[in-house]
Amino acid sequence: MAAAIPEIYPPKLVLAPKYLTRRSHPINIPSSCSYFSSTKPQFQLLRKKYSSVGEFRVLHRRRRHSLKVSCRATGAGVQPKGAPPSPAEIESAIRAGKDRLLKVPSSNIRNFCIIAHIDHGKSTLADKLLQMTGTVETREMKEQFLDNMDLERERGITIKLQAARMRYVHNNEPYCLNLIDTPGHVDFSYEVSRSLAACEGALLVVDASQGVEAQTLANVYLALENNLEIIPVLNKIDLPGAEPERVCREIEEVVGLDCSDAIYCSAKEGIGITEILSAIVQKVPPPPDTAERPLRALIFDSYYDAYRGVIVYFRLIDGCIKRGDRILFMASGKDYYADEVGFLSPNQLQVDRLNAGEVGYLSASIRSVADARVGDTITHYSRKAEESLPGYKEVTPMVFCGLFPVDADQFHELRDALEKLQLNDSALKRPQVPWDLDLDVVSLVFFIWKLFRKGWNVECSNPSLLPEAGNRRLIEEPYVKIEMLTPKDYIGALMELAQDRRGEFKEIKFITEIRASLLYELPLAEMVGDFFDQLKSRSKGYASMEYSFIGYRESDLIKLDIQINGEPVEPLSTIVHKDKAYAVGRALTQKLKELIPRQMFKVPIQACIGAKVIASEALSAIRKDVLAKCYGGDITRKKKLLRKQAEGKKRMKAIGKVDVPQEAFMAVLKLEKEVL
Ligand SMILES: Nc1nc2c(ncn2[C@@H]2O[C@H](COP(=O)(O)OP(=O)(O)OP(=O)(O)O)[C@@H](O)[C@H]2O)c(=O)[nH]1
Repeated sequence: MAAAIPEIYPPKLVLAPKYLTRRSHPINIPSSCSYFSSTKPQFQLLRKKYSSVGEFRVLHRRRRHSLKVSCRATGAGVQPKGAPPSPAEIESAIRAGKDRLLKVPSSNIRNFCIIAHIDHGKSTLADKLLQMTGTVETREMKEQFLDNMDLERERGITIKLQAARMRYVHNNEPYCLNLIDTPGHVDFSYEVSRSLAACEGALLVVDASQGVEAQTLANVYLALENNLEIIPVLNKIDLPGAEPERVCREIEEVVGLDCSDAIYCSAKEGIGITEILSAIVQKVPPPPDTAERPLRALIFDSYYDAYRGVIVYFRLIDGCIKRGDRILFMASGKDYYADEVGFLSPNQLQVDRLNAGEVGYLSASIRSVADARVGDTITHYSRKAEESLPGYKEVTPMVFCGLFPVDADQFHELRDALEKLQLNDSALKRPQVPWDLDLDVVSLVFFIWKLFRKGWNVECSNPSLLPEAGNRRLIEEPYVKIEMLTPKDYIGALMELAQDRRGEFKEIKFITEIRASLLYELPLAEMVGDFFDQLKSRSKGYASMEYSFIGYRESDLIKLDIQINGEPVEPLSTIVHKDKAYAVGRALTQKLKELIPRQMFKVPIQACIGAKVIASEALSAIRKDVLAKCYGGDITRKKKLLRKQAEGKKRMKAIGKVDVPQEAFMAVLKLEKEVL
C-alpha cells in the first residue's frame, strides 16, 4: 500500500507568478515533488513531471507563447502543498473511506453499467451500491445521487450519464468498480450505446413485478452487440406483486439469457446488494492491460461548466493520460492541453494520471461541447492512435421546433439563451432565423421534409416555404420503425392507435403467452407529440415502446395555409397528410375563431390548400347601435345611418389588419398535437 501513496497524495506545488513573468527563470524545486500547478490560470504547464533538475516549458494560453523555465535543486520560490502522509494518516484515510483513491492493477478494475427500463430502479440500485461500498456517506446522500440534475429530480428520470468509482474488497483484495449510469428513456439510445461501449459488463435490472419491457430488450441487444457480460438482477422483490421466478422465465424466453444465477434484490430495502457486488467482481472481465499503446479514450458524456469549460467524461481504452498532456479529439480535429484529469467518486477528484481501463474526466478549457462530442476518441497530439474507436455518430436533428417568446421584445434574450444551451448540448442546432428582423412570427413544430424537384433535391424545414404541388415532383418525410410490447388484452387498442397514425403493420410476435410485440413503421410526424401518452393510456400503462429512424419515404403531404381576412398567416401554415387536411383545417379554423378577438368588421378565417378553401369560419363584427339616438323619427334617416355604417365596415374590412394574439399561436400548437 505504501508504494501507492504518491498517487493518492501527490504533493502539490504552486508556481508563484513572479516566476512566470520572465523567460528562462531558474526555479528551485524540492526533489519529493512530482508535479505542480500555476497560480495564474492563463499559464499552462507543458511538462509537469520532471526530475528535480531539468527544464520545462510554460505556455501562455491566449498568447500561445511559451516560457522556458529551468529547475535547480531545492530552494525557495515554489512551495510544496501537503507533505507526504505519515503511516498514521494513511490509516485514518482508510478508516474515513478515502483510500478509494488507491490505484489498483488493471486486473482488479471492473467497468460496468446498469441497463433497465425506465422506473425499474436503476438509480435506486446505483445509490445503494455507492452507499454499501462507502463511496458516499449515508448522510451525504441526497435523494438520489446519480440523478443529480435538477431536471432529472423534477421528472424522476435519468437524462445525463454520470459515473462513479467505487472501492470494494473481495476475498481481501481491493477492487475498483466503475459504474456508468445510463439514461433509461427512449430518446437517449445513442448515449446508452456509448456508455455500454465503455464497459465490460452490465447489470440487467428488471422489475420483478412488471417483467421485460420493450426498452429492456433494446438495451440488452445493445449490450450484447458490445459483447458485455450481462448479470440479470430482479429488483423490487419486496413488492407484494413481485414474481421473480416468472420474470426469470420471461428473461430466458425473450432475451435468451441464462437466469439460473440471477440475483433477487430490493434496491429500496438493500437486499441482495452484496451479492451484486460479488457477482460484478467474479463475472465481469477486467479491462485488457493496454497502457503501452497510444492513447485512445472514448467520450461517453460531456457537459459545459461556466468556469472550466467543457468537462469530458471518458473511458480509457488504450494508453494513459496525464495532466498537461496535449490531446486531440479525433472526430472534431480539435486539440487542447488537459488542465485537469481525475475520476468521479461520484464527485470529481483530481489525479495525476489515468491508465488504460479506467474511467475519468478531464477539463481542458474547451469552449463548446461540439469540440468533444459523445462517441469521439481522445488521443495524444504527438503520439496519435492509428484508428479512432468505432461507433461515433453525428447526431442529426430529427425534430424541429419553433421557439418564441410570448413578448416579441425578448427575441434577443431567447437567442442568447439558445446560444448558451448550444454550448452545453451539441445535438442542438440553432435555427437560421434572421434575428434582426422584427419578428413577431411564430412557427409550429417542424420537421425536415425532403423535396425532390426535377433534377435537384432540397430539404425543407419550414412549411411556409414548401412549393406548390405543381412545382415539386415528390416529397419525402422521415419514417420510424416502432416496436410496442403489450399485454395481449391491449393489442387491438394499440393496433388501432398505430393505424390512425398512418402506421404500416409489419409483424406481431407473442413473446410469452400473455405478452406480444407489435412492429409498425410510421411517419415520425405521427409519432412525436402524444403517441407515447396515447400508448400508455390505451394500455392502462402496461405497454412500452422503442423506436428507431429508418429513413425517408415518399408521402402524400400538402401544405395547409390559414387565411385571416383574406390574408395568409404564414406562421400558421403547416404540412399535413392529404387525408388529414380536412380535419386539421376544420379544427384550426374553429380554434382560431375562439381565440381571435372580434373586430369592428366581419373576419373570415379560412383553411386553404393552394387556392381551394377547405374549411371556413367567420368572426362576426362588433356592432354599434347607430340608431340608438333616433327616437322615432324618419325611416330614411335611419336607412342613411345604417348605410353609412355598412360602408364604414366595408372600408375597414378592406384596409383593416387583424392582429393574431400570441396566445392564439400557442393554442394552435397544442391543438395541432391533439388533431394530428
Ligand atoms: N418497492 C420498491 N420500490 C423500488 C425499488 N427500487 C426502486 N424503487 C422505486 O421505483 C421508482 C423508480 O426508481 P428509479 O431508481 O428512479 O428508477 P430508474 O430506473 O432509475 O428510472 P430512470 O432514472 O427514469 O431511468 C422509485 O419510486 C423507487 O423508489 C425496490 O427495490 N422496491
